[in-house]
Amino acid sequence: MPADAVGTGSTDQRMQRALEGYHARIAAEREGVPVIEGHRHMAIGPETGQLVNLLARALPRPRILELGTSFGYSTLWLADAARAAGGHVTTLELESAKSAHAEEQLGAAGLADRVTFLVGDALQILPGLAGPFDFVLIDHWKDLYLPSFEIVLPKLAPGAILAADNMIRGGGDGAGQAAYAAAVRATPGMSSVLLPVGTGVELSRYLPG
Ligand SMILES: C[S@@+](CC[C@H](N)C(=O)[O-])C[C@H]1O[C@@H](n2cnc3c(N)ncnc32)[C@H](O)[C@@H]1O
Repeated sequence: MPADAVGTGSTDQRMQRALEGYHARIAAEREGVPVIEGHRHMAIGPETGQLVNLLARALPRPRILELGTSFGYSTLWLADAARAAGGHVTTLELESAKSAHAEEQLGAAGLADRVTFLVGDALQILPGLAGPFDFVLIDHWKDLYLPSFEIVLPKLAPGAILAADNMIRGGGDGAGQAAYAAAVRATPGMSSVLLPVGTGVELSRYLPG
């Protein structure tokens, strides 16, 4: 889907410019021009970006958690929602060079104060995060979806929304995603549906009894 086929919901020009910059760099990357040698964006894309943006901005002062910052494309969509709704994003990335690039881009978009960038292994960092979280985007390595979910579940606020990416394609053999979907759907209080948006999003809402 072309990047201009979705609106952004944002009227902020720096957000628009940052988004255009990402789309240009991602297109160049496909032509063999990497931003950082050996690393790829693997970004959620404009449709899924729009989806998480509109969901997160509908929440009051959302405390947003992102697993898998990469170059910050999805972080930009989330941070724009955080600004609109008075919230904040905490984003986790294993690779420090990618996180640094993301921080630079979000700064240029005027969104630096909306994001806390954490570098390291999500499975090590997550137990130390207090939460609660109102919105979680899960988009790091697929075998980590389930163990991350198990750590995050007790930190979810009532009514929290989870969006997991690459649930239909784009993430290996699908075993990690299948294990995640099965666990989410078996969790009491969790409603969940697979959306054919982008590479597939498992969208879930947690309302414990
Ligand atoms: C699919 S990419 C994320 C794309 C990003 N959400 C976007 O849309 O722009 C997955 C990212 O997860 C990161 N990652 C992999 N294992 C991780 C871990 N254990 N903890 C934190 N991040 C991890 C990778 O380095 C990679 O940048």
